[in-house]
Order: sequence, then structure tokens, then C-alpha cells
Amino acid sequence: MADLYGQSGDDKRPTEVPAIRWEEPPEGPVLVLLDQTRLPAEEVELVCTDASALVEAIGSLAVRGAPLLGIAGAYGVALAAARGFAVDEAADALAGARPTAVNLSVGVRRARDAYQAEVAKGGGPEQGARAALAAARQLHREDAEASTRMAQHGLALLGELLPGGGHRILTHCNTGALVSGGEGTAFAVALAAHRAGQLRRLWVDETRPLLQGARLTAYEAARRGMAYTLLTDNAAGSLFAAGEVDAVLIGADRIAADGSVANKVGSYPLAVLARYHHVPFIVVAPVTTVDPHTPDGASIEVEQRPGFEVTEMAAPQAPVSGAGGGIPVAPLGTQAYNPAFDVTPPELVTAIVTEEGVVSPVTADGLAELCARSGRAATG
Ligand SMILES: CSC[C@H]1O[C@H](OP(=O)(O)O)[C@H](O)[C@@H]1O
Repeated sequence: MADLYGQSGDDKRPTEVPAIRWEEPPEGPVLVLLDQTRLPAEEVELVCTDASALVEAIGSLAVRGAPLLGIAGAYGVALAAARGFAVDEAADALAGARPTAVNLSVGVRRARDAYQAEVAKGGGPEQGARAALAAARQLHREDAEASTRMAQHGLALLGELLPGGGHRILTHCNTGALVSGGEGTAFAVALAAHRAGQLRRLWVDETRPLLQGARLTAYEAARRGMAYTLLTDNAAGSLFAAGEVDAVLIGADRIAADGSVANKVGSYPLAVLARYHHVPFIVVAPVTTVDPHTPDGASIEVEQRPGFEVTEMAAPQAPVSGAGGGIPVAPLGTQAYNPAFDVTPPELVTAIVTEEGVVSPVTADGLAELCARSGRAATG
């Protein structure tokens, strides 16, 4: 077999530009986003002055990833309030920007509730805006703390499942600092293994069609000096067949009450491969991604995205030719099926790792207990 263990990343420079930050220049508060559609070629920042700009950034995946969507949604409510826009209208637009990641609506609700509680107490719009900002900042901090704890729980689980270290981990999409207030979810576990000298290889699925793995996970792994190898999504099966995968680590966008996991499209086939090859399939997500109000996988709304993301390759310098302005890889007018996510049933998930601990096997009761431990009511 060809040399699988190619050159690992050698740039120890951590991602210097935060995925999101709130600033208060003289002309008024702004939300500054690292535009993830421009990575890895360019680190370009988007400055949002209102909720509609943020809704557009969420829809284009300039800002993305379940936990970060929650943080962005909360800051978006605070931004609308601070700039005197209609808060309820902004909150509804933000919560509806993408349907699958439950974190987005959770984050929006936390900031909106804080605003409304302050106003209900007799505070003016300014006090309401400050309360919304405080709620967004608290969520940001909580997510960073959750990331650290998930990494600890995940590393311990890898040690139990794979004694002896030298882990070869396959991951899908992007679950690092670019989706988090901290170092991410599944990627944070792989990073902890790297720091502990236990990561032999991070196999990075490119993750068609938007290439979050190739563009973003490789970008983060290189900057962390991790040993990583990029592969096409189609090549994952042959890696399992060659015995080159010790565990799969992925994130989640919504976990239903029964333990069904919605995550980037391509996750479900990996779960089937992992089961067939007796490889642990581990989901890493904060408790805010568990949705007790969605009973099962069939109840999860899976975002359907534009066909041009499949029929064209994004290339900023590409001549405008198809619907999306990229380089056509299919005849103009080709219809495409482009679900952003798929759903993995709980029986194919070895464990769900959260900041509150690990659920394995994955059961509704186990998840409910975890939510209760975090102080969130687990109702069916
Ligand atoms: C741990 S959140 C990252 C999660 O979000 C990604 O989706 P998208 O890039 O469309 O926001 C993907 O499902 C990742 O697992």
C-alpha cells in the first residue's frame, strides 16, 4: 500500500484569528467573524453591524458549526438590541437561518430571554441590550469550558477503548476551534491525544461538497502540528478495510432524545463502516446539542442546500458560469441532491462524549440523565 503517512503539519502557529469576537468601536458595536468560506487561502474578517448581515453569514457558512452558531446567534440578538433594531424580529430571523443545528435556536433564545427579562423588570432597551450581551458572553465562556472538558472525557475514553496509544483517528467535516468558543468538539479530543503523544495519525475526510475537512480541519491540524492526512470521502472505506482506522471521532448538529445523531452528510456511512469493521464510532458534542424536544432521528429537520454546491467547485476567480459562480463539474442545469446532514441511529454510535461525561451505550435514559446533570430538563 502506498505510503499513507505523509508529511504532517509542521506549523505550530495556532489559529491566530478568533472565529468570532464582539467589538465596540466608536461608531457602534459590531460582531467580527473569520469568514470560513475564504479559508484556507485567506484569513478575511466579516464585520456584521446588524442581524441581517449575520443571517447571511450563517446561510453562506462564513460562520458555521453547531456550537459557534449558538454563540453567534446570541451575539446577533445582542447586536440587534444594541443598535436599536427590533429584537424579536432579529431573533426569529437568526433562529431560522439554518434548521438542523439546535444550538442556534438555543443561543438565540438565551440572549432574547435575557433581553426580555431585563425589560420586564423595567429596564430600558440599553439595559436589555447589555443583558443580552452578558448572556452571549456567558454562553461563549461556557462553550470554551465545555470544549476543554469534552477533550478530557474523550481522551480518557480513547484510553479505555484503545489501550496503548498510537491512535489512528478518522474525522469528518470540521469540529475544531472554528466551530467553538474553545478548541472544538471531536477535533479537541484528537488535539488532546496529539498533545498526550497518543495520536499517530488524523485521517481527515475532505467532506464534499463544501470541503470543511480539506479547507478547515487540515488548516487547524497543520497549525497545531498534528500528523494528519487528507483523503477523499470515497477513500474512507478502503482505510477501514486496510485496518488503518482505530476510531472515528465526529461532531453533531442535533442529538435527538433517543440518541439519534444529525451530523454532516457522510457521517452515517462512516457509522456503518465502523460497525462492520468493529471500530468505535464516537460522537463529541456539548449538552447544548442534545435536544430533548426532538424525540427521534425522523423528527430532525435535515437542511437541504443549493444544488450548485454539488455541480460547481467554488473558485473565487472562476468565471461566472453556473448558478453559484464556481467552476462547473456537471452540465449546466444538472439537478443535484444536497442534504447538509444525515442521521445516524443510536445503535451505531459507540459513545456520545459531552462536557458532563460519556453516554455508552447510547440510550434515551442515559442522555436524559446527562441533561439533568447539566441542569437542563430532559423532556420527551
Ligand atoms: C461540532 S459542530 C460542527 C458540525 O457542524 C458542521 O456542519 P456545518 O459545517 O454545515 O455547520 C458539521 O456537521 C460538524 O460536525
